[in-house]
Amino acid sequence: MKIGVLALQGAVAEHIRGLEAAGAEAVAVKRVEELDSLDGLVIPGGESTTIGKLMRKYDFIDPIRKFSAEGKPLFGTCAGLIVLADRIEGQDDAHLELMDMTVQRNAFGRQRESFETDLDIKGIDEPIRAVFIRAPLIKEVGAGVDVLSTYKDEIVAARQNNLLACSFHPELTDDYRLHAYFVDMAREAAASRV
Ligand SMILES: NC(=O)CC[C@H](N)C(=O)O
Repeated sequence: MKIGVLALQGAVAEHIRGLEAAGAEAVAVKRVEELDSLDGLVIPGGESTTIGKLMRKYDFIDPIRKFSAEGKPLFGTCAGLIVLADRIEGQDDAHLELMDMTVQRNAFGRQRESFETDLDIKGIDEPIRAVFIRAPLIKEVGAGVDVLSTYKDEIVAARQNNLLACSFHPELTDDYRLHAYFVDMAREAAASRV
């Protein structure tokens, strides 16, 4: 599987390492044309406003929507989760508007801007160490969205068909099971395309 990491801003190299550890070929994506050869795309953490602005500037919005409409998987982590969402609390405009959920940015407040915890994730056997950095929460999801993980009763990971999103940074630990989960999604999607 060849998986791209959207390389406009944010934690790109770490995701590439994670995807390679999970057995995929991983590439940094800077140009729209590069989407064509991919089986999946990661939108990394960083600053969602900046990533969204650069996606508009370099005309990524419609091509990524088309990529998703073809059933190819997208994985948004932290800021990338915000970029995938249909609705962002307190903002009139969202970015890709692909995933039926409302997100709250910087949801943990000053005291707990960054922290780590062990999370149970549906579809993954043992808990995963999750690193949260100025992380968003998923406040509400539509009927087609499967909640994969919660932290203190708030949603921190979810899936809607070919779309996967988490509030934390799976690329910042050396446990790459969530990347492997995503590579499996890409493999299944590729199998159903032929
Ligand atoms: N680590 C992150 O990706 C932080 C996300 C950032 N706080 C935002 O709102 O976009």
